Amino acid sequence: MIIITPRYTIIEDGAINKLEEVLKNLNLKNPLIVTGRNTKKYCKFSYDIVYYDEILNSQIRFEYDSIIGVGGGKAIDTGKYLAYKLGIPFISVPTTASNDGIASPIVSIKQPSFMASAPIAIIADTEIIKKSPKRLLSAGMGDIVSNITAVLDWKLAYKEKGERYSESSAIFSKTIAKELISYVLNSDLLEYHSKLVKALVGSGIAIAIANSSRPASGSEHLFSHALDRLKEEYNLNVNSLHGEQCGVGTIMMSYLHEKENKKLSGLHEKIKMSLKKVNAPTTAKELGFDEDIIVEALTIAHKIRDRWTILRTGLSREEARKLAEETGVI
Ligand SMILES: NC(=O)C1=CN([C@@H]2O[C@H](COP(=O)(O)OP(=O)(O)OC[C@H]3O[C@@H](n4cnc5c(N)ncnc54)[C@H](O)[C@@H]3O)[C@@H](O)[C@H]2O)C=CC1
Ligand SMILES: O=C(CO)COP(=O)(O)O
Ligand SMILES: [Zn+2]
Repeated sequence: MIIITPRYTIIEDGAINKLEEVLKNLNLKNPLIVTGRNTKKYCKFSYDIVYYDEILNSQIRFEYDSIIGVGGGKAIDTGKYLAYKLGIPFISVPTTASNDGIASPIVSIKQPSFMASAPIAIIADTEIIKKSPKRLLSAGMGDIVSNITAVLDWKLAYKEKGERYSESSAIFSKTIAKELISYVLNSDLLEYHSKLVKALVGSGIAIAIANSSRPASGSEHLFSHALDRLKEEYNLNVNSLHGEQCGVGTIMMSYLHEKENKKLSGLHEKIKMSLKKVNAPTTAKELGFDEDIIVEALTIAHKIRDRWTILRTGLSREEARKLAEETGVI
């Protein structure tokens, strides 16, 4: 099995100033930068720049030898996708820490997400990230706590369906989440932004090691993808973020796991507390959804993809409502 991980990972204040040195070391001379309107200010380079939401209708000339994604999740995901399509290296330059797409080999612009290639380099400037909107940094916690239920689901699929399971990437992914939860619950959060970036990078690498998003995406992500589907279907004007949705999903899915395994008692409360500590949403109201959308998302989540989880063959409306009520989500 071939495991491809980033060749350079730089996580420090001022890291963005090392981009040209990294390009030189990689013998890359003519990158195209993919970014967003809020993050173009960080692209102080002489290279061509394109906005991620203009890619689809812009003529991308094939002379580029690499793609650099500078920005949040969509900018990075779009750049990663373009690099994969063109068969050229991708460099991830996150300007915030909202999800593990900054390091993963996955492209999830829309569902189903697919396995592309890991960034050849990750350049995370903690000075820029620290100044990014707090809401994005809160969302990142949601995409990390989700590793807890993702690994519990993966183990369940191994036991109940004989699915391939990698103990090493599962332990790695779970430990990353447990360590960040412990830091958040027992500190003044002064180092939160840099610990969050390291956790998200680790989570992306765990996906690369497993060659699957299983270590970081289980029933809680199915719930989040179900919400995305309902947003589209009902044309809902809700701008909840991926990590925020996954955080609320993790509260509920960890509760389902707790009910089947006494050793996990108190898990969902601990996860909820860690999300609250960083001001991430823990209820439907804080996410911006009506109760009935949360209930409906819970009843369709198991159908989002062929991935066996604690949801098994799905929740009835009554079971879904009861779950959301007992966890305080509605
Ligand atoms: N490939 C993967 O493994 C994954 C990819 N994703 C992708 O991530 C997307 C969600 O990403 P999010 O970041 O949650 O939302 P987003 O990308 O939709 O929005 C982030 C917003 O924050 C802004 N922003 C970023 N850094 C900033 C800074 N330093 N200062 C001011 N504004 C800044 C961006 O310009 C953008 O408007 C999904 O739609 C999906 O495409 C999500 C999860 C995993
Ligand atoms: O969001 C992800 C990991 O955090 C990617 O997961 P999916 O495979 O569910 O799109
Ligand atoms: Zn995620």
